[in-house]
Amino acid sequence: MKVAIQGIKGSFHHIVAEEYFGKNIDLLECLSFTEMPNLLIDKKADVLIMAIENSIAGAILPNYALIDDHQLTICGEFHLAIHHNLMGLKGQKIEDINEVYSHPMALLQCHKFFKDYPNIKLIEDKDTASVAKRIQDNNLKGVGAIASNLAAKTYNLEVIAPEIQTIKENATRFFILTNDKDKSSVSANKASIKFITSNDTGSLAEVLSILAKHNLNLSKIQSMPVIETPWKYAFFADFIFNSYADYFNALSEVKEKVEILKVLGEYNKGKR
Ligand SMILES: O=C(O)C(=O)C[C@]1(C(=O)O)C=C[C@@H](O)C=C1
Repeated sequence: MKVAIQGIKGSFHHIVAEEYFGKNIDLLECLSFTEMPNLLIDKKADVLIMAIENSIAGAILPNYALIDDHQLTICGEFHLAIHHNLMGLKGQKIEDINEVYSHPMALLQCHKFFKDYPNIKLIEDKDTASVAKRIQDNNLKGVGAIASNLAAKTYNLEVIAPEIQTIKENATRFFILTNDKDKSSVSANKASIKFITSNDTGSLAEVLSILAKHNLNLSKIQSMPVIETPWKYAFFADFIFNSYADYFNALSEVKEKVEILKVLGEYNKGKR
């Protein structure tokens, strides 16, 4: 199984890859989300793991567009508790650190901690673990990384401050993606769709009431601009259902009410 992740070994995507697929996988490390879809298209990867939202920092909006534009299929989801640590070379103290590099989503999740250290410069980087690796490879004194315990262990760094995320219960939701249209799970109890309504009064409310009428439990709705038409929006909705028939009937009714309907995936809801 060739599994592509954003980041390198020790990143949070790596942790998800091993928890979801086990340790016996062929890991493909990517340093940006944008390069990931082509790995599926060129058949270099069987699946992608892609973060989609975090409980503190919110949705990673460009990833919705990547999934939609490349016709990827969501075949699973995973919720990971995210524990961020400030780390550096062995022996370094917080007073020694002048610069901290990390993934932009990780920096957003730890802003509060750094309010007490105004002299530390926060700088965006490709991913959490690659900073940890760079500090070790180049023996960088005065530089810190925000990353997982696994990254500290993998790159032999010392944790200077543990659990520095703004809220203790911090979690990120990841999608498992393929480009296989038939990858929907027969036992699916969750689905993700995209739809565009007309701009008439009540058109969104009408769609939502169809979902409710068929016992679908909406877990997330996200609006995204339709970039070809300024001020027009598409909606990306996730919902949970107990009966596939309910889901099927709801979708048939929604189809009659919207301009565009696309199923992004049917899968098993991840444990929280
Ligand atoms: O840099 C990493 O370690 C990642 O796996 C990326 C990422 C993200 O994209 O949100 C994953 C989980 C955390 O929310 C912080 C960063």
